[in-house]
Amino acid sequence: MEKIIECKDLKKNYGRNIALDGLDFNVYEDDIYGLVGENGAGKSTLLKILAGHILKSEGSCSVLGTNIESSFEYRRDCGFLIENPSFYSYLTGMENLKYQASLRKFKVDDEIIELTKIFKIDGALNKKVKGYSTGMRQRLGIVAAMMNRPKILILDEPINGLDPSGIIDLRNFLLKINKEWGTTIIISSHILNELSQIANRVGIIKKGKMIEEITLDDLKEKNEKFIRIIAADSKDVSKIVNVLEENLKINDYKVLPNNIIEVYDIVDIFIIQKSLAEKDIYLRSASIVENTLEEYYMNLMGGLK
Ligand SMILES: Nc1ncnc2c1ncn2[C@@H]1O[C@H](COP(=O)(O)OP(=O)(O)OP(=O)(O)O)[C@@H](O)[C@H]1O
Repeated sequence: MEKIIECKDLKKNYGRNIALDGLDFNVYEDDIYGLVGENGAGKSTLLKILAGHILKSEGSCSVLGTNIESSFEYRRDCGFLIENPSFYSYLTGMENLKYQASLRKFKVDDEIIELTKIFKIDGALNKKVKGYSTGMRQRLGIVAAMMNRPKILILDEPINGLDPSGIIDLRNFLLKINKEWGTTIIISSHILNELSQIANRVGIIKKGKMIEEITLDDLKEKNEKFIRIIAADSKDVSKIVNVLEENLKINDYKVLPNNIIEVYDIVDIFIIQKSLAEKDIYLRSASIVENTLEEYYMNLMGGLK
């Protein structure tokens, strides 16, 4: 798989404020790459550098084989939605689309009109943008970012302002263009579970550094299912541990605060429940837990603070 974005040791300072602190970032052709991180981690700064909105301070960055500061040509093959989409508010939605298309030397054609229908902004195309709601602007911004069938689509928090049906429309459409147009997508979000539904790779940024890049397949492997037992009473915890070890020969488990015991050995949950019931130990709950991206992220962020 070809690497189409490669940033090495990327640094960006805003005066004394360090936004990117030696960040490495790699995106491969056909990736749907999810970028996550806390407020102020540096996500928008990275995406703005890729879009050519701001310049890096140090390090190297290439997109589609071009050093991004040596030429802006690569931007023709990209679509961007970064922060609030900027439109001329006194022009209509359609006039804005036509203007943006003319800057990039193409015309608004049937395919673009179809996009406005998919993102349900077609009914407002003849209205001035100054009368649009945040969600309508966002929908128009998404259409504008996609209207040149980009090779790379970069979306910074695209679901901001979208209603639930808008989020579903976007998710389905991103999956479709990734397959059908071969568009590589980079999408930043705070909604980690949303990202885990579409991304094949996720990069976690903290304090301007990439602290982990994982594929969702890796994540599935790393985070096998486990059983979470919650004892009804703190006095039961040692009894439960005894049954796990002596009767069921389970060694891989952890006792956590709040009367929680996690069992990582592969064992049938009903056998655990039955063995405990036979010893008159009843539980508040016993459940199978599959780690989500959210849990993985919280562990990682918590662990590195
Ligand atoms: N124009 C600017 N001038 C000064 N500091 C800035 C500027 N833009 C961003 N920063 C700082 O750079 C750091 C990274 O900000 P950035 O917006 O890239 O983070 P982010 O991960 O996108 O955050 P969020 O999730 O809140 O959008 C923050 O400390 C922020 O305060």
